[in-house]
Amino acid sequence: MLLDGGVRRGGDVAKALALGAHAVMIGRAYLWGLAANGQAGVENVLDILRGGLDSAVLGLGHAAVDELNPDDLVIPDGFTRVLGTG
Ligand SMILES: Cc1cc2nc3c(=O)[nH]c(=O)nc-3n(C[C@H](O)[C@H](O)[C@H](O)COP(=O)(O)O)c2cc1C
Repeated sequence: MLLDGGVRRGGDVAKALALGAHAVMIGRAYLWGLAANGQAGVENVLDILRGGLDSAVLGLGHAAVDELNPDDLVIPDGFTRVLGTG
């Protein structure tokens, strides 16, 4: 299962993985890096996303990304968690 759309920071990646996504896709984030500084800009964006993901994983008390799980998230009242399949 992939999540696409609205991934702007590493915490967004962490939330998607905690909800069961196998991976996320990015569109605008890498394009902004590309426009700003070519390949190095794209690599910088990926480094920033990875750093934010690592911080989220460690901040939640996990040792690795695959330990993220739905209990890491607070789902506000009125919101329903919808998980796809496949
Ligand atoms: C400039 C640009 C071109 C895109 N071209 C395509 C495309 O050809 N086919 C497609 O399925 N999605 C395309 N998308 C959509 C992205 O794959 C992605 O679904 C969308 O940008 C949402 O992710 P984001 O919030 O990370 O930008 C494009 C997005 C952008 C910004």
